[in-house]
Amino acid sequence: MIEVHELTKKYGSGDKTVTAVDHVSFTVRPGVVTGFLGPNGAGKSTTMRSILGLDKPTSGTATVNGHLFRDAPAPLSELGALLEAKAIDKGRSARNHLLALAATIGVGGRRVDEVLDLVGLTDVARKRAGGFSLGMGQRLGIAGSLLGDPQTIMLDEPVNGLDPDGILWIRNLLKELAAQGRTVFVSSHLMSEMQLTAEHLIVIGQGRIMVDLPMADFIRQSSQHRVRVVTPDATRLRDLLAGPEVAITSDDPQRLEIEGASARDVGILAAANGVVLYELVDVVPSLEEAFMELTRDTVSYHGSVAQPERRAA
Ligand SMILES: Nc1ncnc2c1ncn2[C@@H]1O[C@H](COP(=O)(O)OP(=O)(O)OP(=O)(O)O)[C@@H](O)[C@H]1O
Repeated sequence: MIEVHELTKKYGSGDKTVTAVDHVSFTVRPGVVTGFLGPNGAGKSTTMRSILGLDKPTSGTATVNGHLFRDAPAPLSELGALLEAKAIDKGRSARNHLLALAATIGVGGRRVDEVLDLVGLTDVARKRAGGFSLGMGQRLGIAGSLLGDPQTIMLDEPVNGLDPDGILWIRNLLKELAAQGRTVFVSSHLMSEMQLTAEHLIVIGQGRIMVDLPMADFIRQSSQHRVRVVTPDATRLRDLLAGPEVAITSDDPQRLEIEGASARDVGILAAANGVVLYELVDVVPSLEEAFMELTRDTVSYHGSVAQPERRAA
C-alpha cells in the first residue's frame, strides 16, 4: 500500500520557485492496477520520486506500507520501481546485470532466472544488454524491479516507446501482479492504454489531484454517456423522449444520439409504443472524452491535454 499525504514539492527558490506537487493526498491499494494519469509536467514523476525518497518533500509525507521507503528493512522486497530507463552497464549481459543487482539485495541466481523467464528474456539472457531494443531494455528494467518479489510495484511510463506487443505484455503483466494481491501503481499519459490497464484512476494536473475514482465510475459520470438508436420512426421516438433532462441530436434521418436517458429507458419506451428499433447502443465514452470534459474549463491545463495522444510506433 502506498499512502501520500498532503505532499508538496517545490523546486528552486525565490521568483524561480516551481511547485511541482501541491498538497497531494491519495492511497494506492493492493489488488488492482491504479493508473496515475496526467499531462507532461503534471507532477507524476515528482510524486513517484518522493515515494521512493529520491526527492525530499517540501512538506507532507509519502509512505510505503506505513513507513518511509528509505526506512524499510528490505526495501526491494517491499517496493519494486522503474522510474526511467535505468543506466545499465551496456557491456554486461542481461543476466549479469540482474545478478549484480541481486547481489546488492541478497537474492540468488535462481530468482534472477525466474524474473528473466517472467519478462520473457530467458533466450537472450546471456546477450549484451547494450544491444537490446527499447522494449527489451524495458523488460530488463521491469525484471530488476521484480527481483525482490515486492508487494508493491511502481512504474513510471512503462509503455513509452514500446511496440503493440510490448504494450500488451506490460498490460497483462500488471493485471496479473495485481490479481496476485500486489499494489500496482503505474503512470502514463496515454489514455487509451490506461483505460485498458487500470481499474482505479488517479489524475494529476498542475500538481493537484483532480480525480481519484474507480475507472468505471469516472467514465460513467461523464455527461458524454449517450444512447444511439437507429429506427425508421425517429421523429416519433424523438417526440416520445422529449423532456427537460433529455438532449437529442441527429445526423441521419433514422439515427438519434440521446443524452439523459439510459438504453433501458429508451428500449422500454420504444417497446411500449410499438416503435421498431434497428439498433440500440449504449455509447460509453472513452477515458479521453471523460478527461477532456473534466479539463475543459481549466484553460492552461487544457492546452497541454489537447495534444493528440502520442502512440508508440
Ligand atoms: N529537478 C527539477 N528542478 C526543477 N523543476 C523540476 C524538477 N523536476 C521537475 N520539475 C518541474 O516540476 C513539474 C512537474 O514535473 P514532473 O516531472 O513531476 O511531471 P510529470 O507529470 O512526471 O511529467 P512528464 O510526463 O513530462 O515526466 C514540471 O513543471 C517540471 O518542470
